[in-house]
Amino acid sequence: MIELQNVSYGYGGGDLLSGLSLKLAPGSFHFLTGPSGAGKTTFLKLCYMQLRATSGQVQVFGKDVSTMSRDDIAHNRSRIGVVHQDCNFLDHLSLTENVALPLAVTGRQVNMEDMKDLLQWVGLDKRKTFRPPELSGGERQRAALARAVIQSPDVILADEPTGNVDWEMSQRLLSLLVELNRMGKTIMIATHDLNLIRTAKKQVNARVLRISDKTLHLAGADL
Ligand SMILES: Nc1ncnc2c1ncn2[C@@H]1O[C@H](COP(=O)(O)OP(=O)(O)OP(=O)(O)O)[C@@H](O)[C@H]1O
Repeated sequence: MIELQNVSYGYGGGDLLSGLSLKLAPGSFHFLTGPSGAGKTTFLKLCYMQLRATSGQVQVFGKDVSTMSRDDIAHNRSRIGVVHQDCNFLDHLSLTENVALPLAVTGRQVNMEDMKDLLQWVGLDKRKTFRPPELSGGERQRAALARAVIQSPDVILADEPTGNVDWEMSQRLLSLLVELNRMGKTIMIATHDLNLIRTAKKQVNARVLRISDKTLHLAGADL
């Protein structure tokens, strides 16, 4: 699905990430941990082609990102659903319109039955006309997950999806992600929450990756 070989990246002023290699197999479930500022968001951006590696090779769905055309990138990116750390909503649009944005920007119609099912799945059908500022933190995170899956992606990358919500809501979000994984989706979740990882490991065969010293390590089984 996504493969990195000896990848490095820096924003200028030296490498932030260096010598990263990883193969995300179809249907796998990974957590990504590491200290604040270690480069988790940056790593996810390399995976969803928002950033290009400074060196090394990134392959997405079997194709080398450095040789992809703009259209290829747009097409392959639509197969990756991203839950952004800060949700990235447009506050003047309703919840339904925000969730439908990935379709709207590519000129596609929303099937209202599908939208209804999706909002029910994340428990937000009664909030569909609300604007983002009128939603709670947990509601916003569930809306972000709904938006990430509206295009039926093969891979879901979630950046701190439980960052600002209580434990009960974290578990609810986790069970939605586990459900998606059981449907065959490949999942990667960046998180600082070790309790969330422990809980997930009881439900799913999850591997834990850690970024430290600029590179990726497989975390021990003691988590
Ligand atoms: N666009 C940018 N330009 C310059 N530096 C950046 C940019 N984005 C991130 N950085 C820097 O890169 C480093 C890694 O940032 P990143 O957001 O990837 O870390 P993180 O591990 O996700 O952190 P956190 O856990 O706090 O979200 C930080 O020092 C950050 O300041």
